Amino acid sequence: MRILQFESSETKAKQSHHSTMAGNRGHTLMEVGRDGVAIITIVNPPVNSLSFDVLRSLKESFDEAVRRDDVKAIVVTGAKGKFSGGFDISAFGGLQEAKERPKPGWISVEIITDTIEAARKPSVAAIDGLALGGGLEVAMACNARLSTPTAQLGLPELQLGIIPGFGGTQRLPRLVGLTKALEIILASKPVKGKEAFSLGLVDGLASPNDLVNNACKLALDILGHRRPWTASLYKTDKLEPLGEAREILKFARAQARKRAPNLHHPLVCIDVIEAGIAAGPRTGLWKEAEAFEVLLRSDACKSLVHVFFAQRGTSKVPGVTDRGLVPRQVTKVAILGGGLMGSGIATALILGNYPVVLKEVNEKFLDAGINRIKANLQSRVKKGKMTKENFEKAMSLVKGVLDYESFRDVDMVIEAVIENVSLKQQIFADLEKYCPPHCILASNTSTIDLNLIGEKIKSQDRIVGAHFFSPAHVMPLLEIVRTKQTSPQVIVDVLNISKKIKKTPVVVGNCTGFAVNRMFFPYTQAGLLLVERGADVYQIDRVITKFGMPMGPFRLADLVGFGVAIATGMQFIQNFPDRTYKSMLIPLLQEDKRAGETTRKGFYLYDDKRKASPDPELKNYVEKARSISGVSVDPKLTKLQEKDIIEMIFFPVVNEACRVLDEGIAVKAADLDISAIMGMGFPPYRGGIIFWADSLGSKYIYSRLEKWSELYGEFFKPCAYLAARAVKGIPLSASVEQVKSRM
Ligand SMILES: C[C@H](O)CC(=O)SCCNC(=O)CCNC(=O)[C@H](O)C(C)(C)COP(=O)(O)OP(=O)(O)OC[C@H]1O[C@@H](n2cnc3c(N)ncnc32)[C@H](O)[C@@H]1OP(=O)(O)O
Repeated sequence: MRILQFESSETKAKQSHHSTMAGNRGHTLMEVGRDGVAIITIVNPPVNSLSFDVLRSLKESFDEAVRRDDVKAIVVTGAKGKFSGGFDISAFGGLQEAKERPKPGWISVEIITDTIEAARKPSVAAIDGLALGGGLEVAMACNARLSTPTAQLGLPELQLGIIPGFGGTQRLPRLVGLTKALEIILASKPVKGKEAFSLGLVDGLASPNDLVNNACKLALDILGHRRPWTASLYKTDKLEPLGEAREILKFARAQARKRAPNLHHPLVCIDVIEAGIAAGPRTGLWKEAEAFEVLLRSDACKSLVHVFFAQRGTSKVPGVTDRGLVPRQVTKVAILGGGLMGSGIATALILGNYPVVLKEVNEKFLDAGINRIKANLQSRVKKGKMTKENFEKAMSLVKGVLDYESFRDVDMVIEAVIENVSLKQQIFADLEKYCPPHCILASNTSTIDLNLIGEKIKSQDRIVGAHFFSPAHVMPLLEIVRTKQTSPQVIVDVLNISKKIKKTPVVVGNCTGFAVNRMFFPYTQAGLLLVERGADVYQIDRVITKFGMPMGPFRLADLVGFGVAIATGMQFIQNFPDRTYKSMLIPLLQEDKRAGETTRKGFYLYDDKRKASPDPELKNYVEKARSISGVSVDPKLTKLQEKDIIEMIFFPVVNEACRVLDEGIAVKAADLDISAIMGMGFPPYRGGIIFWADSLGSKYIYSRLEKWSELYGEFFKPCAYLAARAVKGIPLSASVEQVKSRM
């Protein structure tokens, strides 16, 4: 084993610190040991991303290492246990606006290929923590790689609307074969070090402590011809023969088209890989560089980069997370209600390693609740996401109870009973009595005002909404609802729990429907209004699905069930009577025992496999609803273009999102983008509801809504927030301060 021995004076003399400019966008450090191995460390916290400064510095370090007579071989690693999280995503904006545009191929050809891979001294990447995107691409250009067994290695660029741009499309297939490379790139799914070793992506494994020493040894072994000196770009042994490769690529194209018909960049990626296989890796590299430049400027990339940062921004809440509060430890959580929601929430918590007490009113309901949790976990075992052993461990974390005795030492309670105000009020009064005074009192209500739920108790600062989406152990969003009295400490605590159970949190204010359901409501309402005036149910659903939603408003209503649709509808009619469109279509269907998917009949008919098909009978119900509403068919609405359908369904959603912002229910527009993507299934490559709206312009949206409100009533009336921004021609995402400063 190689021991790094640096005498302090020598270390100083031989340490190079390559850093460009005064800005702190990272650098590399180079140390040369007595054995003649130069260790180049990427330093750019928190994830050692490859900024232009880091890349320049990396090239300088390599050039210096090659130049210096005392350097025999090179090891590249990352500071603080992380190799590199890839190209600096925050630099994308500058590139898109051409503020900083390096000459084509500067990074992938000049630095990665002609400096690192072509160096006259062998190099080894020592990978701990993560090597993602550009990080892995740097590592693949080294002559060998060592990693820790748990390090994550991957090329997740497609998730950002781009393709790997530092040679990844060429080197990965040559290291692991085409099929596996496509799987890793197209699914943006990293592999762990252990798997990377079995695939040939890395040449050996080492513990974090031995990693760099072993890498140095390997570099010297390569120099001494005891191990092969390989340039990944020119390897051919793992590549399938051309004919076979073309078949694999053809299949991959078909899969990509099926999986994401609106996305172009996965197909570009496959083309670039093919170019390299057919015409040689150097041609492939240039093709990759060209395609990368174009995709970087695409709407999909701009939207997905926005989503990347917006998602990380939701847990930064002004006035709450900037106070230096430390989350308190939550060691036990109680859940009231073992129904679909309660058992899903319990599953999510157990998966986050929280011991859970599940309370029901009788043995029968309790058993059903526990069985639901069991089934949720068992389905993970079936899918290979959980071992049998971990299943047993997870089940041992749940305890079923029928009374409040076990609530005396819980740190948080989540109430998940039916949406009944007086029942919830009674429960909160009991909770105040039985739970310790520090215990967080949360409700999973999706629509009821929290002030009403907690009306009868004193502990107002402990009340918070924890609104999960069904199925709670699967859906990624958690709406954290605060009232005017909820303490910042409680919000910080719940934010921390959401992180532990791997949910993206959005902190919202208290109102009927909060953020997500308020935005969702006009989605179905707009559909009903259009259908009563002559538009076709199935065409609307088709167009909206093509736009990128998982399902259109009518298929969704069937899934949710008309019982729930009518109950939430009533809440909205009561709270927002002016703009609620009152259609009798759903109640009429419900009256005829067509309550959606569970009854096998709703807007659609369902077969044994739950496959939906249109129902010719539906038109009779539509006619009846139309006559009750007293509206007549508008010939214009019977032949709507796709664009019109999209706008008439989504502009009311945008309008409601604007109200939510105006009322301060959401603190920033980007939070609503994430809410729409994760709560409603809005396509991420459109950047979220407000981001998408801003791509069309506030003026345009305002003028369309204004016109429809004249023709079809108050439902479409643009709100004051939208009007103010349209008049000034500024984006909907502009904060109130930004609007004022433009006055
Ligand atoms: C040319 C090339 O082929 C193109 C590329 O390389 S594109 C980049 C490819 N890399 C990626 O897509 C990886 C993106 N990052 C991630 O997936 C995750 O951040 C991670 C797995 C690295 C770390 O996850 P986690 O520990 O949960 O921390 P997370 O909160 O996500 O990130 C920590 C911070 O690093 C930032 N960050 C992460 N990766 C970054 C990157 N590549 N560039 C710039 N900032 C990055 C985050 O924005 C966040 O900043 P904040 O603290 O100010 O909010």
